[in-house]
Amino acid sequence: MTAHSRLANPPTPTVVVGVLALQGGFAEHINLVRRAAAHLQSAAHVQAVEVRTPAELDRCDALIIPGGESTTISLVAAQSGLLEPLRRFVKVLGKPVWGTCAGLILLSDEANATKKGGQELIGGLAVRVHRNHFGRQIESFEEGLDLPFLGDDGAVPFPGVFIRAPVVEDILSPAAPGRKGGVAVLAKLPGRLDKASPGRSQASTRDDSGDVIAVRQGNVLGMSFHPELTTDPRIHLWWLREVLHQL
Ligand SMILES: NC(=O)CC[C@H](N)C(=O)O
Repeated sequence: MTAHSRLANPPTPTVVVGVLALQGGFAEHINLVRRAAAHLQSAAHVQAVEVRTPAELDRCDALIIPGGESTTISLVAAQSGLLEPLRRFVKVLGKPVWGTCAGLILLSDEANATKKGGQELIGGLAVRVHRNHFGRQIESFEEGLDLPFLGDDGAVPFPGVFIRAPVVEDILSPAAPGRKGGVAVLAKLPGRLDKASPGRSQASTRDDSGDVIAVRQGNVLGMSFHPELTTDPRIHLWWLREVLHQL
């Protein structure tokens, strides 16, 4: 018997959810994690913390990488000595990680470079993303999304905010029956005509059912849009429940 199990009221376990706070929408994610945690019917206490150093990352049970500018986040992560610890967190320790927009780009194994050289990625999702797929900042849009993974909570469309958003243009290792560890498509954005800019690659995962905008591979989740720029906590709540299951 452990010391804890002899106690009448064992201490509430604390789950530390880090948000990479180098650039972009980290404060917004922290707010939504806190709001979503208040809806959790779980004995666990969720603590949302900003992560800027390897020591802060070490404390985390799970991590969110926010939207922003993936090149900047990658550069600052490299300067902060965080790139290798982040890769270890995702790929060796296998802790739950969720990237939104720029975060999805950083968690992808490949990104088509818009400029020569591109940026250093963290990786973990066996996909290639196409950056800025829908065009420039002024071509940002909001669209109601059907997100089947939300189950009953998804009956009302989710406000999908797309700002210079990437799409998953190729799945390098698809999930298949009887095959472990592949990439599952969680959501698509239907009905958008390809706004091809000259020279960009064609999205090979795109078919009549739309562009791939949410994927998952084991502990790693990536989304093209910005749930953190809404007041809707449904995806954060769903993810926190998934995190608690995985721990
Ligand atoms: N809103 C965003 O996160 C945009 C991401 C941006 N396209 C990038 O390459 O980083």
